[in-house]
Amino acid sequence: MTKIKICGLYRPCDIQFVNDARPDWCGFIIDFPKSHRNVSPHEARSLRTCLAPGIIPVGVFVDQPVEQVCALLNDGTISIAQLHGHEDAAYIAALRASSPGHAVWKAFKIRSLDDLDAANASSADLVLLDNGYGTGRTFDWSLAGGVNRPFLLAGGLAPDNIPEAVAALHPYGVDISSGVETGGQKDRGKILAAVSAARRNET
Ligand SMILES: O=C(O)c1ccccc1N[C@@H]1O[C@H](COP(=O)(O)O)[C@@H](O)[C@H]1O
Repeated sequence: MTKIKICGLYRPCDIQFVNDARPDWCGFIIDFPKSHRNVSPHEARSLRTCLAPGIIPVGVFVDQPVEQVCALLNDGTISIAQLHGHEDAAYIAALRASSPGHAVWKAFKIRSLDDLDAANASSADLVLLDNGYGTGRTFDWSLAGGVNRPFLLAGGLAPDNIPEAVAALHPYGVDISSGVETGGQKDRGKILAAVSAARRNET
């Protein structure tokens, strides 16, 4: 069964959209002002309280201090930390020590087989193979043939290419942001279509 994460929620209506579509996870881009999806920890906490039971909140971070990520894990704002920066094995170990019981995901920009080797060797609980930071573009999926562990596929996914991606790469889950937006804002119809497309491939 292919799991699905809808990422980059920042408006109260985005929460309503995922409550209607019921993905497995939803994501908040926390304290990364370069993103138009950026939310503060306070905003993430407030949005998270309206989330339907069963949708697991994920915090997406780029090189944030361990203490800040731990605080959000430990106060229940998020259940999982997804790391998109230069966080290394020591960072992940520190996060685990301060927030036991919470999964840590690490994203890798896949531009070469070396990037894939790094993903295979990561100490994270789950790795995410991506093209960048919410770029809306796919990477060269042929590079993912050498992945030797469960992974989330991200980067440029949308309702219409999820079936092809799942059939070709058999990811543990898919992670989508730009592909369920219209004009930079989450689109309820596209979110419903993406969740349905991922689950259509259930085996
Ligand atoms: O979405 C962002 O703005 C973002 C910012 C910083 C780190 C990660 C970000 N997004 C992640 O990008 C992938 C896929 O995005 P897309 O579907 O290609 O738009 C997803 O993991 C998001 O969490």
